[in-house]
Amino acid sequence: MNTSTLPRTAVLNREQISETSVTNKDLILQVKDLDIYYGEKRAVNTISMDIEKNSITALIGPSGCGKSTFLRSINRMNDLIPGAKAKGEILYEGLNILGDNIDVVALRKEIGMVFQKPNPFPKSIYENIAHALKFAGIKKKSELEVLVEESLTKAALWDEVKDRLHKSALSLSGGQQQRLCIARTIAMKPSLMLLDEPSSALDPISNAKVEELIVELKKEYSILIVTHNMGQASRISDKTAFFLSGDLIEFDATEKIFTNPSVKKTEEYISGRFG
Ligand SMILES: Nc1ncnc2c1ncn2[C@@H]1O[C@H](COP(=O)(O)OP(=O)(O)OP(=O)(O)O)[C@@H](O)[C@H]1O
Repeated sequence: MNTSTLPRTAVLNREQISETSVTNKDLILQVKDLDIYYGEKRAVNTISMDIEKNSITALIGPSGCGKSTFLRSINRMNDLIPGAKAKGEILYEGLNILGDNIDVVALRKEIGMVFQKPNPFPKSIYENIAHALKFAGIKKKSELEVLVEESLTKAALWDEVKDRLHKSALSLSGGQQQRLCIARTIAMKPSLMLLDEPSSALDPISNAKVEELIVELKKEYSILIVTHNMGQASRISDKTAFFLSGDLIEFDATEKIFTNPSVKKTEEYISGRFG
């Protein structure tokens, strides 16, 4: 379907979920034998992992190991890269989102993404959130106002911006801009949030606020976060996945990974011996 003809309130068609594909209702994602290629080069090598609902999963590993490539495959952002292709299955609540008939606009509403560098639109704080809601078909001013406030509150930003909603989003600090981007994602009512180094460009105080927010968001959403910050992974995540050269080397409870990893390479990486 051409995106311009999509109904504004696009939702994923769950009729494509086969009875056998949902094996565990506690899982938001089941990744099965996933390979990701850029042209002939394989960047992610046959990985499988299950992601639980209402959990935070940290993806760690040295630069170029495939963390972001994997993260971007989950809401089909790699479709935008010429030559990128994925093989295997990513079951999102049982639906294989790598299938041909997936409405990627609807998918990206349910699986939202926040990037390393805050990227608010050059519009007002209010419009940054209202714009996406209007695009999703919500037109009534009173309804928009409620949803904007709700999203900003959930992103722990409302108190800081409620008196300047119509000022430019670009007048906010980096940390506030990042929380605005998180609020914009929340407004779409996602089930899963993909965070690609969301606080690496922030000062320590803003970083702490974003970390606090991520832990709070876990009550409502499942979160996958790429981070180079071992302290951050150990502070906020429930599970940690260690990637190396496109392979998933170890995936386990964060406490286990950071105190008693099963694989020597994991131990060497988290203790800073390479990467
Ligand atoms: N658009 C692209 N085209 C071709 N190759 C790419 C592209 N993006 C990433 N790659 C390659 O895929 C591999 C994995 O890259 P990726 O960005 O996923 O790693 P990463 O672990 O997220 O790294 P970093 O921590 O530096 O962000 C690397 O070898 C990289 O050069």
